[in-house]
Amino acid sequence: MTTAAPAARLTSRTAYNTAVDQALTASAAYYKDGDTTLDDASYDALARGIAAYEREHPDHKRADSPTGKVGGGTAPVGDVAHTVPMLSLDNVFDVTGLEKWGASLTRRIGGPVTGGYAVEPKLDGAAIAARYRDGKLVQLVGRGDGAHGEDLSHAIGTIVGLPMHLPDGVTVEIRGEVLLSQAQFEKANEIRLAHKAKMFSNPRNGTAGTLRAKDRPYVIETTFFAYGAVGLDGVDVLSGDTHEAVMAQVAALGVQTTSSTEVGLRVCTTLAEVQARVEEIQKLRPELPFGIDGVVIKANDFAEQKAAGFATRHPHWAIAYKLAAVEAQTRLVAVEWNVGRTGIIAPRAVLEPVVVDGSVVTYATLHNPAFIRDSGLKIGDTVKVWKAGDIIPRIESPVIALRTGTETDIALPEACPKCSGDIDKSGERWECAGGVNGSCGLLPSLKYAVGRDQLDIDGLGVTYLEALVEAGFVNDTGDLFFLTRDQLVQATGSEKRADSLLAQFDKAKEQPLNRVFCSLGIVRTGRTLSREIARHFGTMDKIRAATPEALAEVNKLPGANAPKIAAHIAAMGPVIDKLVKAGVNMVEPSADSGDTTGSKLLTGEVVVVTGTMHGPLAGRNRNQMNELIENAGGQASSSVSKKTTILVAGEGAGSKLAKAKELGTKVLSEQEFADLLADHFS
Ligand SMILES: NC(=O)c1ccc[n+]([C@@H]2O[C@H](COP(=O)([O-])OP(=O)(O)OC[C@H]3O[C@@H](n4cnc5c(N)ncnc54)[C@H](O)[C@@H]3O)[C@@H](O)[C@H]2O)c1
Ligand SMILES: [Zn+2]
Repeated sequence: MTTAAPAARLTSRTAYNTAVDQALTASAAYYKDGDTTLDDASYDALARGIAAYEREHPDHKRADSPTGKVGGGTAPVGDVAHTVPMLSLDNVFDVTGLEKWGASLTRRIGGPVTGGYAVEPKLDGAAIAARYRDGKLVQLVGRGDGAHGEDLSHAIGTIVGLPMHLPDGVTVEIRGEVLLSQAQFEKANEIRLAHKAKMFSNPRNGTAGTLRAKDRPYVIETTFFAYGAVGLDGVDVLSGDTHEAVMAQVAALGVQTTSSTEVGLRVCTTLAEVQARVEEIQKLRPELPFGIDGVVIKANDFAEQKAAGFATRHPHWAIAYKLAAVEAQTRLVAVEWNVGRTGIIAPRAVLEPVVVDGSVVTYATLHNPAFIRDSGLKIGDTVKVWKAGDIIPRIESPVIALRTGTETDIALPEACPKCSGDIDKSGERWECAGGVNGSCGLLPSLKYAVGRDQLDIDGLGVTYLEALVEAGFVNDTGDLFFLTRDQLVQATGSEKRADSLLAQFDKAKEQPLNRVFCSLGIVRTGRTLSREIARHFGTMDKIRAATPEALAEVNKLPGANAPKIAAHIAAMGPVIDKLVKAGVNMVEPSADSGDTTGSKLLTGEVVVVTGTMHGPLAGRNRNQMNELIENAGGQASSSVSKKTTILVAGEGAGSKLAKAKELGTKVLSEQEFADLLADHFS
């Protein structure tokens, strides 16, 4: 199945002492926040070397040696006493190890195992004890040193699978693993990215940090699976003579167990069956929505468990059958920068090939420039790589201790690697800012341009756009208006569709300036700001002539963004020229310019629209309604406040209508509003 890395060979007392120091440092970091310098295989090899040395030289054994201790004696220990010790598990790595364990078990219980072996996944997270008193979840306790653990009760309410209440007011302690599922891990990193917090390098590390964190400004959800239960306060509600029976009761109480998954508890009669089940679980592993690092095998019968007994660090009646590590160490050879379809410029690590989780890994994601900066990664570094299932391989952290001094800094790109245009570096993810050639992210920009709130070209979906781009017919939005019928037939495969699109393009030429401008996808502008800009300047010529200072005067436009916007408008010159040549409208009908009489119907009104539009306004989405309001001189807003002067209530109006009534705001039905604005739409 997997082979254990050979034990580190320690040939002197000095080597032994160094090894113990290394193991203690790594282990302390591992349990604190997962940020250790060793991968698990290296740690285990070191630990085995230490144990071997101590067997040969018992008198050299240090009191702080990690051998024989839960969590190597380094896990954070709190002051909550465990009712029954929470122990580690001894490991085997192959069928030979399994059989050896089976033989020792038989010896200890004085005969063959008759109650069978319970086989469960070894969940890769952190162990906790969840205490329920009178049916209420009152305390969470970490494993600690096995005898005492940290109080982790602050995490109550953030763990899926661990209900706040149990039926019938039972008092019981449920034990199990807290972990981040693959989806929770991705979500957690999105949240961390948004909060400028360091990304978790893998789900297990994320779990340790998350459980212990107390005052984060955000909540990260985790998952719990129970794998045991014990009595509490002298009460023992669990009846049954086997692990299987108790787990069935735990599940019946509403606590999540692995029985809800494909790899849930299975009782096997023979070790051969156990081995077959281990292989089955190994096969299922890549598709599981959470990480496992092995399979746990337990004597199912409690009487047999009792007869087998405990060592200081682990029970004799259970064993962890380790699966191949999903983490490995290798070297960072180079960093490539790729421009994705959406214009995002993402760094990718080129690695010395290494086998992780059964496949060769040569590339890993480096997420974004901030990750590179925060991790302090250099070319030539030894790095830990993590991969599980279908997840893109990730670089965890550089192993600083293995630096030789020849490592070099990673150069960040100055210009877009694809079009040499500017890079928008304002976000965590860098983006191609378009540049004069603007070919990066062409498809998404076309898709945006033809969207309902921009040029509104119905029926021109991504598939056809892709075909048009692929055929070389379209290189920017302007080209759309010069497409011939033949080209459209070729790209869409239908004469009817081609004709309908030609009609759509003609219609789009009549769109007001605000939509035409919006279709350019200028950085830092969206629908609302496009309307403001169009209204402020009135014509495309005036927009193009506007200095950053002039742009900064536009309502709602943050002054700091003005230079970027001006630069991007200038860069889009060739596209705008094409649109002009095609006869696309470049004037805003409702522009402010020159019109200072303020004679428009909604001048001075702050209007909120809620519910769905029917009657004459049917089918208009919120953006289109806002457009209408602004064209009539009003100000569109999304929430009802004291400033609101009119609420337009469509079908299904709810809380906003209630609030408006409460504030005494004027409420108009859709029909009334339509009548009022009769001149403003056709
Ligand atoms: N990389 C490092 O620096 C470093 C340092 C220390 C330890 N480690 C790793 O940690 C491991 C040993 O640590 P450990 O004692 O925390 O864990 P362990 O491997 O001894 O396993 C015991 C734990 O397994 C968990 N578990 C998951 N599923 C279970 C199930 N179905 N039934 C019972 N228990 C289940 C429980 O949390 C339990 O506490 C080693 O594999 C080692 O590689 C790594
Ligand atoms: Zn580019």
